[in-house]
Amino acid sequence: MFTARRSWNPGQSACLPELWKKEISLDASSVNLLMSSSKDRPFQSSAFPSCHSVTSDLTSSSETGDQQLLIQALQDKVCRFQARLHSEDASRTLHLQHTCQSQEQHLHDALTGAHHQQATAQERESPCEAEPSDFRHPCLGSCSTQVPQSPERETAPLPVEGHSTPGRLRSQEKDQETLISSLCKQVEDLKVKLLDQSREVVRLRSELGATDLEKHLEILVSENERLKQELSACGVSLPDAAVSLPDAAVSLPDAAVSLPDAAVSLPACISCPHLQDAESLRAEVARRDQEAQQRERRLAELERRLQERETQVAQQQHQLEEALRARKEVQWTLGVQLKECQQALSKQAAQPPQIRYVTKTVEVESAQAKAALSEAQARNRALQEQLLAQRRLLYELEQQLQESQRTGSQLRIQILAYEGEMERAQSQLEAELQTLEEEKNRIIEEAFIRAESEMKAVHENLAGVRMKLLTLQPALRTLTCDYNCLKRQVLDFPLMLKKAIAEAKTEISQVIEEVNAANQELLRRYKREMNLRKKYHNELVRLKGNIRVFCRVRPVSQAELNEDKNVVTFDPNDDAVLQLSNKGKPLMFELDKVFPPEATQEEVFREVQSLITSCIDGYNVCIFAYGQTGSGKTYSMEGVENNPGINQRALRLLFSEISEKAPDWRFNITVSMAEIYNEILRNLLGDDPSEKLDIKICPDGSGQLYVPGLTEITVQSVEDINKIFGLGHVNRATACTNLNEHSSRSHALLVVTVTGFNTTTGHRTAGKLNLVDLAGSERIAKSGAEGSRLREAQCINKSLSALGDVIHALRAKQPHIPFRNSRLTYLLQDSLSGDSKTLMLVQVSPLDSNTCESVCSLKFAQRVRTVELSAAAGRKHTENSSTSSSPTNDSLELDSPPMTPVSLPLSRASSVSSIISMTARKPGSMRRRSPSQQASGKSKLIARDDRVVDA
Ligand SMILES: Nc1ncnc2c1ncn2[C@@H]1O[C@H](COP(=O)(O)OP(=O)(O)OP(=O)(O)O)[C@@H](O)[C@H]1O
Repeated sequence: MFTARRSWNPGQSACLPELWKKEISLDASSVNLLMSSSKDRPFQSSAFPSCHSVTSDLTSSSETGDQQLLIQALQDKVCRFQARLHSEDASRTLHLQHTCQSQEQHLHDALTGAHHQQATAQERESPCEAEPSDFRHPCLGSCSTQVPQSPERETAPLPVEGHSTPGRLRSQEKDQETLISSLCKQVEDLKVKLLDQSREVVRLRSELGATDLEKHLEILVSENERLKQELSACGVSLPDAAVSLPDAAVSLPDAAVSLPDAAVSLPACISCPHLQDAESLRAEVARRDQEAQQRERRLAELERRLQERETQVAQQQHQLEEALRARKEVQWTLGVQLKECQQALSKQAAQPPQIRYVTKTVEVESAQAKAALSEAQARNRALQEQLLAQRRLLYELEQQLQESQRTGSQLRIQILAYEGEMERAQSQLEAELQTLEEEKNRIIEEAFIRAESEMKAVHENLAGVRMKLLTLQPALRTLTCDYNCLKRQVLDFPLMLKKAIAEAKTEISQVIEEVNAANQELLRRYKREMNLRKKYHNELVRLKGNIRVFCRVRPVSQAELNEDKNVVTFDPNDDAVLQLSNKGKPLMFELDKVFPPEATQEEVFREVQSLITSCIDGYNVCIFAYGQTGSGKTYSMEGVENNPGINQRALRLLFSEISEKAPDWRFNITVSMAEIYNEILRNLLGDDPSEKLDIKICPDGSGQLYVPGLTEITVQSVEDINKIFGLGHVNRATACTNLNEHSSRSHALLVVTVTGFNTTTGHRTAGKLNLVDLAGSERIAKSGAEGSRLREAQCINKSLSALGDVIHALRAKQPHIPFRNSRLTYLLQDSLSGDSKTLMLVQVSPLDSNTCESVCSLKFAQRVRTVELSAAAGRKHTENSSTSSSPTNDSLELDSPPMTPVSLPLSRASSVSSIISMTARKPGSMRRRSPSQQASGKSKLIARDDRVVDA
């Protein structure tokens, strides 16, 4: 510090400013050293040897005491300034980055150098300190006041030293400015480095490949769009290919160049492995997209961290700039103060004579000096406190600097790690890009090869098509000619068609007329044939006899076989002859047909069925079963359940014939059942079987007969017939007390009306089939009947004889036919007259006990057989007006069937809507009633007009 150490006499020594100039050469380093040493020692300790030496010197002279005090104050001031400068330098240094550390070290070296200089100065001052001195600092009390008396040594070097101290300060200031400028330079370098880092980060970002990958994707997408446009321009309608191509095109940007040509053959590629390639490429692109997204996320994370680091660096840079600015201000202030101090020191040095005076003043005003000293000490303590605070601040700033350095090192490590990671990612990306590029090239090559092959195939196809076109051109010309010809024909076609239609219409109308004429002729012939058939059939029937008489001999039962003998024999060569032994006298009867006992129901009906056919043709037919009681009338007419008789078989035959004629004919069959008992006519199908019915003439003046209240029911099937038969039997049983007796004494009539309409000819027919189970013909004398039985027998005989009379009158062609003699003949008037057919089935018992009745019955039959009904009498045709207008009608009319006076049940038949509900009586009370009839009689029948419905 002190450049020279010496003892000097105040009286002979140089003035204080000169001394100050020579002896005191303080810089920041020396002050710092002083301040650091003063921490452990008080002001008067050995840590201030210079002060001690000065005060020692001052004690030797009273004049130099003031100067020493002044120097001490100035030194304190300088020390304070130096310490402040040092502390502020340290605080600024703490804000520097790790890059400033070397400069700090440099600064520290500089300070150390200064300290070294101060130490050298102290060594130069040490002889003065080592010499015994009487001077003592006032604060020390016992310090020596003796000042060495060697003015030569004291004054000689002082001017030199006094001039060197400001220069040293200036050099230090220059060093500091240089240091500051170097620091600024380093800061600038740091800025540049920071910019380089930013650029490096940007470059690394770009090297990470995210943007390149995006660009690559954009390129691929644009290529895809271009491919699609080219495909659409090719005009190939490829819905399926359009679905798969967009994805495939992503990885085929270069292949798209050759695809437009290959697109011609794309239809063949729709179902080829391209689809699989496209699928795999699509999956690959999706995988790449995912990887790119992951890398983008990583890149975003790195960017975020980088931004954080940049923010921290910017903050530290800002703090550094502020510290530099404050340092400059402090340096400027310090420089100003130093200048002031130098000026003051120079002024002091320039006034040497005042030293003695000051010494004196110090001696005189020792009390004031003491006060000033105490004040200086107080100020010294305050400064020490400030120094402590500054040191603490310095320590904190050093901690912050270390923390910042650690953070900076961590940041550098992280940046290095990030850089390494980015390099790895970049290398991975590059490798993947390389792989992708290779794969792309491979796919492009494959696609190119495929496209080439397909192009080749297309060219071949095209060549084939051209060849075909060349060969087809003549055919095309021919076809064009044909087309033109056809076009002309088509143009002419409407006229031709119209003409052809007109001609066809004319021809058709002619043909229709011809066909109509032919039809008319055919119809005429058909009618004629039909009439001829009817005529011949009728002629056949007539040849057989309009009144035919059959005889059927019932078999002998086992019981009768033992009791009585058989008196009836047959001619094996003639089935129309029956021989009867009457009291040993043989009688022979010749009839139309004789059925022996063994004749079946079917055989009997086979002989009858021609009459049934006549009924369908429009003739009236009467079939009578005549004979004594128990001779088998009911058996032949009704039959038994398993072996039906003529009634049911006739109706079945009617249905069969009708069904055969169904295409041309519509038939309607109605059935009525009546009973004549004691000349009383009853309706067996009505609501009230006991009601008596009358036979009346139609009020229309036609002379027809009808029976008001007689129920007429339409039947359509055999089941209907069975139901009606059951109903009739039930009603018949209801009307009497003893059915067996009653049935033997009454006539049972089944009237079947058959009306037909020929839909082709319009011909109408109406025939009536009367199936009559007559009452038993018995001799009154034999039976010995009386009372009611006598009356019954009389009625029966009367009606039977009336029947014989009617037939006889008809045979004799008498003008008066006694139809009204009995209810039976009156009722059957229409069916017996005219061209009607009558069959009398005479039932005969073969027993000897019945011989008399058998002979009577056979005589009656033989008489009836001789009757010939007039063919012309009362004959009327039933043809309608249209058929009668036929050209051949006149000739045919003679052969037409007779008019059928359908007159029987009208009033009741048309009004039958009531429900017929009858309950069967005890089956045991019904004699000769078949089980089926009894069973059917239990059912309820509902007759509504012309329908039979099972309720
Ligand atoms: N051809 C035949 N074959 C078998 N049995 C017969 C034949 N003819 C009649 N019979 C039987 O004779 C008996 C009397 O017959 P059926 O009742 O038909 O006589 P009928 O003349 O109707 O008597 P009635 O006048 O009292 O009604 C019946 O038991 C019947 O079964």
